[in-house]
Amino acid sequence: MKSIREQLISAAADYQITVSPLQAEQFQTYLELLTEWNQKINLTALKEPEEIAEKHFLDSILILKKLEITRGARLIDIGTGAGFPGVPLLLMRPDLKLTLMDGLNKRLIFLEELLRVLSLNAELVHARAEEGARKPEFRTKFEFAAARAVARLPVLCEYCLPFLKDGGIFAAMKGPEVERELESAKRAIELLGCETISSREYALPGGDGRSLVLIRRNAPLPREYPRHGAKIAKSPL
Ligand SMILES: C[S@@+](CC[C@H](N)C(=O)[O-])C[C@H]1O[C@@H](n2cnc3c(N)ncnc32)[C@H](O)[C@@H]1O
Repeated sequence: MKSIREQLISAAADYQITVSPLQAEQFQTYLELLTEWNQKINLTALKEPEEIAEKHFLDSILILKKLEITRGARLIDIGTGAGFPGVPLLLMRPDLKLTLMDGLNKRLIFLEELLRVLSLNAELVHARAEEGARKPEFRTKFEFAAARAVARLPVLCEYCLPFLKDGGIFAAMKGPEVERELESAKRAIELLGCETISSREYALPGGDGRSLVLIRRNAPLPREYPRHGAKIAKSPL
């Protein structure tokens, strides 16, 4: 049987992504720490190392095939949980200026330890997205934003699009058949000063379907967004 390192290197190669032996070693360390901490705090429902390698690590780095992220760009991962997709992206692209944001502090305590063990640098922010995006240091300050498994698109857009600077791109990582969800987010995307630039479906090696929706800022962010959390949930744009 292949080790997790070999599995990741060869699965990524099938998508024309090169994972070096050193990076594979770092993913192995990530896996071990995640598994250890998952016994104390709820970080992931996935238990099998092979599943974690495919559905967390590989899934996260596949963004790199679909989106050209400029060197040294500032990227925010909103609702990062145990670090997905942000930390795998940083392992592959240490040049990125990464911000990891989550509303749950215990996940950030795990991430702090993870970054220390992996000798990586990232900014950790304990905040709900809709509150973080009201702060001047985060509002319209990022070239890239990404989120996976956080909310449905109309709500997710109000959480994430306010972080984008002019021309910035949000990568929404979604499950299969995203078209209807995207249709329901059309109004939100427009009101938030953005436009959809692409929506692509693909599959993980085990067959699970995924979609990546890319949304870009092409107009200023109106002052009234994002609204308060309760309002966003009660009446999505
Ligand atoms: C299902 S987990 C997904 C975590 C990770 N992105 C992944 O794909 O494995 C959802 C995460 O989003 C966070 N979250 C949900 N709503 C949020 C909000 N409005 N602002 C910040 N974090 C939020 C939760 O605390 C949780 O850690």
